[in-house]
Amino acid sequence: CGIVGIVSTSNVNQSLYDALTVLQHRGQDAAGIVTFQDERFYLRKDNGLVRDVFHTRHMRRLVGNVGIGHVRYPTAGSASSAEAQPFYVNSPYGITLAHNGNLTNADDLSNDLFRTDLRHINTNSDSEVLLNVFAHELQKLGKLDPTKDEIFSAVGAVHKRCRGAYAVIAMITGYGIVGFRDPNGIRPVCYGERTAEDGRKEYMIASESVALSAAGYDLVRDIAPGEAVYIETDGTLYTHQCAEDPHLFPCIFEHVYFARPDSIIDKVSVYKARLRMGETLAEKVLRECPDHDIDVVMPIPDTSRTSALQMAHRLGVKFREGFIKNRYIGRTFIMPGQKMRKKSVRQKLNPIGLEFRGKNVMLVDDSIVRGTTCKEIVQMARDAGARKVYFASAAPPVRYPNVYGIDMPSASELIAHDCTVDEIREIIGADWLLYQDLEDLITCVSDVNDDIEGWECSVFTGKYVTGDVDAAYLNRLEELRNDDKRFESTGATSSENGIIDLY
Ligand SMILES: O=S(=O)(O)CCN1CCN(CCS(=O)(=O)O)CC1
Repeated sequence: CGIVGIVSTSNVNQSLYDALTVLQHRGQDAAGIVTFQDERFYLRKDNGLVRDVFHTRHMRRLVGNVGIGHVRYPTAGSASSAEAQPFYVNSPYGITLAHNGNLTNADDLSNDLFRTDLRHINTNSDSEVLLNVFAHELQKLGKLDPTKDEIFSAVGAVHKRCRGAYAVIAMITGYGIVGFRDPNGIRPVCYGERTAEDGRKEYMIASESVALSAAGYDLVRDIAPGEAVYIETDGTLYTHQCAEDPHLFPCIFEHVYFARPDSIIDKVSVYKARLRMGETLAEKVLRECPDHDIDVVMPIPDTSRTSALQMAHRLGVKFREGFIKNRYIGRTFIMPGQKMRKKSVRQKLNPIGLEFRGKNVMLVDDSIVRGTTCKEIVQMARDAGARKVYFASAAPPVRYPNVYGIDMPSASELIAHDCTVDEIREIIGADWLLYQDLEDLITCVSDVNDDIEGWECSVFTGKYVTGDVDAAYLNRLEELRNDDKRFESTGATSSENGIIDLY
């Protein structure tokens, strides 16, 4: 998911819309914007892409110089529009919240909230739980006019109670916005500033730096793990470290394919990381097979293009765009149901025959998750006349589910969960399968920022940095996903109020 928040000296609706459009790659399932003016706030959210959710009539209603926005894609929760964000609670003050990440103790928190506070959580979304914990902790302080001290105290309490990954922007109606990041800094969030004509400062908080530059804000810096940035309506900005024991363990998968290449996350250029991933892949080829017979290196559009280019350069072989992508088909890996996914690969990619005929082609993708689209693509290359089809993954084998907010299938659906590399090669039908080594991937994103203590790479290692993800949690996740799969197969949809209607 993608989050954005702005405190400006003029209407923010258009800037929020533009920023969400730039963050659309972080979620295509739903979008929402909320702004406030005087004591009232205005909310528009629904399923769909940014350009589909907001029409002129909606934009006209989103008045005010302060606002937040969110783009969502389905993680564990259901895909109903009830889970679109920002979420809202009326007490205290009227708070709306946008969250990227996932809480690993949402169920316990939800029960606590009902028992201690009679707060009813109406969706399966951990973001609604997070909002109610924040609201509860703020309410406990009982101040009529909250200052930065109350805000920072409530964030500190959130750090104590909420476990998992979260990059959050909350808007306190009439007062301002606060952005904060989990104590491990797993999900990215940064902030920028610009000076209005009248000389006053304006601020934007966003998941990726690319959203700032698109709106004319200069990147100031990333929000540190555990830190909160509070910006009042008059543009006064406060920051505070709210966690007891913060460490910077950013999610390495942002660099694999999740973030945009033109973003800088925790001072690491995503683009440069991907170039280096191509470099280390090429070095592995030269190490393992110095007399390789690769004729041409081809990316599987889009994210692996950068790595493939550098890999070809380092190997001294041709780089060719052998596959052309139809940019108007949604991404395949998050569409529901296996059949849909298979169909859309053929719709989405088309080979240019002359680049394949009689050639030994090395196809490069950013990662192999299910193996379904890779298998299709290898077959397409053969049908197009390739002599040999080699396959390289710019990421190591994805063996474990992600619990920190990157949409991954359950362990049983991960092709590398219990297969050797050669078994995977067999399944996808390639003549050679090459994976990035984890040490190399880490090298590609390191030695830029000394504050980074390590990387959250549980999908590759099965080690979860928050230390509370055990087999029981993963099994429950598996069941939950299997339930979702069951819904998909019967065509049932969990509607807003949870009543199952078969269509
Ligand atoms: O960001 S982009 O949309 O450009 C590419 C995203 N990337 C493409 C490759 N898949 C794995 C295919 S499969 O292994 O699951 O078949 C992970 C996601």
